Amino acid sequence: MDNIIFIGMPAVGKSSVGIVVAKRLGYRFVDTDLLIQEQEGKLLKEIIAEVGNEGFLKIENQVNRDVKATRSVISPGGSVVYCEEAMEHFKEIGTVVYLKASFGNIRRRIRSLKKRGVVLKDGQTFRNLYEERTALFEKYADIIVDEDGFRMEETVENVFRALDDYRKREIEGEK
Ligand SMILES: Nc1ncnc2c1ncn2[C@@H]1O[C@H](COP(=O)(O)OP(=O)(O)O)[C@@H](O)[C@H]1O
Ligand SMILES: O=C(O)C1=C[C@@H](OP(=O)(O)O)[C@@H](O)[C@H](O)C1
Ligand SMILES: [Mg+2]
Repeated sequence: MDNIIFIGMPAVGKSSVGIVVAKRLGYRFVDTDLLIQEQEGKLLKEIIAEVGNEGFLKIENQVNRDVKATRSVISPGGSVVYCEEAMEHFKEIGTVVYLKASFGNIRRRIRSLKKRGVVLKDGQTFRNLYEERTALFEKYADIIVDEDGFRMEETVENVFRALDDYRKREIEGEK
């Protein structure tokens, strides 16, 4: 199935880059955070406040694992990398693109971690969360696109270039 799935830290641009990529390809755009909010009838930060991180990750796993999509760009929340079934599903239905930015860049973009509803364990620093997730993003990524030093429009171009290269390598591999 021809889907593109963006993973990466919160505020890296999964949703904003994702929607532009979808529009250019004539694909559907699915922000699975919105599916979670629709299903639960609440905002993400309200869900996290009510059921805690573990409860939220269960819902996030279920919603993302159950996504049925073709010719779609899918942008889940940054914490989806903790959801094993969801990530296995994404690997099966499409190409996983890790949008990568430095710790400093992400930290600057996220002013309030609480308001943004980042899934941070008690006592965990944002630096530790960044490092813990980086290992998971790299594990699941088919493609890594480095965002540092690029404007959003340039990142979109870099995503298309990386996807083209990846497809070419896949075809070469099949020969
Ligand atoms: N170079 C860049 N690439 C992508 N987003 C950027 C860039 N510079 C600033 N931003 C901003 O960062 C934010 C990314 O938010 P969002 O798309 O919601 O990310 P995510 O879905 O990964 O949490 C947007 O407000 C976007 O305008
Ligand atoms: O990384 C996280 O812990 C989260 C990221 C959010 O999505 P974005 O990555 O789209 O900001 C959202 O799913 C939730 O608030 C938790
Ligand atoms: Mg998003």
